[in-house]
Amino acid sequence: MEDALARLAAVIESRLPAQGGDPDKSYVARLLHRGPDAFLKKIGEEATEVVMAAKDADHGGERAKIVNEVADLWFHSMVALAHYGFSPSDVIAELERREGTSGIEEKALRKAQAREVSND
Ligand SMILES: N=c1c2ncn([C@@H]3O[C@H](COP(=O)(O)OP(=O)(O)OP(=O)(O)O)[C@@H](O)[C@H]3O)c2ncn1[C@@H]1O[C@H](COP(=O)(O)O)[C@@H](O)[C@H]1O
Repeated sequence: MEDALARLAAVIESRLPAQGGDPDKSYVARLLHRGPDAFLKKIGEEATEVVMAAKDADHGGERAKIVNEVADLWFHSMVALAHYGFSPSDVIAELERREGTSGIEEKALRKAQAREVSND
């Protein structure tokens, strides 16, 4: 699974303007050439499409569309990561850092820390 992400990240990185990505020949190079507004807008659209596909599936629609839309969302998020100098391994490292910490515990800790700061 991670191999496919690493291969795609390498292709995306090769499309960066600094690597000579050609906007006439490559969709990724075109997005990167247009700049953050172009790929951040796509992330917003694809996230909405994930929600719509899931809601459709809840009402008898095709479940496989959820996977398609999440793939589009991941892909466009990887274009943004490359632009900002990150790769999927940075995201995986962050998920590993969080491994085993319940979201409920983490939120309680954050609230306690915020209380300590406001009491200082
Ligand atoms: N995984 C993808 C991938 N997923 C989605 N897309 C493109 O992302 C676009 C998604 O846009 P939409 O679904 O909203 O369709 P659209 O209406 O055509 O979109 P826009 O006109 O708004 O851009 C489509 O053009 C898809 O073809 C992708 N384009 C490229 N890749 C990977 O990136 C690699 C490099 O691609 P190039 O840089 O184009 O060579 C490819 O070999 C693939 O592995």
